[in-house]
Amino acid sequence: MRTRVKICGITRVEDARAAADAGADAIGLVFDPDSPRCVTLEQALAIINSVPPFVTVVGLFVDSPVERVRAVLERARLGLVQFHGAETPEQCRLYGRPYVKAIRMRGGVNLHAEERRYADATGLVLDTYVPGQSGGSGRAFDWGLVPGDLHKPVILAGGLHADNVGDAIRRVRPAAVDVSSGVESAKGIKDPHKIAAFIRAVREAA
Ligand SMILES: O=C(O)c1ccccc1N[C@@H]1O[C@H](COP(=O)(O)O)[C@@H](O)[C@H]1O
Repeated sequence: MRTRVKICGITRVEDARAAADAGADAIGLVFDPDSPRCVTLEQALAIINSVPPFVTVVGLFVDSPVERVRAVLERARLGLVQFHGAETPEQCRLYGRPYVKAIRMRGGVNLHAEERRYADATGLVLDTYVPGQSGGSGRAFDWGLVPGDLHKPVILAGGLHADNVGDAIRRVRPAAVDVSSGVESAKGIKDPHKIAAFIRAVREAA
């Protein structure tokens, strides 16, 4: 099956367009106030309105208060919610929306247990554990930590870029890849050439 691509941490309409034009399946909007890529609701609405049909807009939250998540979901047309903190399965399903759950990868993580725990998640986002950082670190983890017999779709993240994503896909065989830092010229500012090169590398990986 074709590996899907999500370009995360979009803060500008032109970057959303560049991602869609290059063939991204999804773009991500970060609603975590601690992230340099955090968008306001107004920014989010402008970006969402610029995205063509059939490109999924994913809203990313990190241990956000319920009222904040609800306020965003009420106004913003999001196709999927990404919980990137320590949210429990009960917290993830509070909103009745399809969601993916991030798992911070390091030695000892039991992904079989995690996929049982988040049984109703659409997929697991595997991102690098970096102390003091929730995500978007630009750092890769040891892909050998991902067992080949998971039942849930894996969305591989963490330090991916055009030069390593092909190898990552061949090693892990994820359903999708998720990138933020690796397609940027500065935090929150995407580089259209890097986006295009990344998506090309994904398509060429076999
Ligand atoms: O992008 C962010 O700023 C961010 C902030 C808080 C949690 C997650 C965040 N991004 C996600 O992190 C991974 C890896 O990103 P990177 O390619 O290593 O920069 C990815 O899932 C982003 O969606």
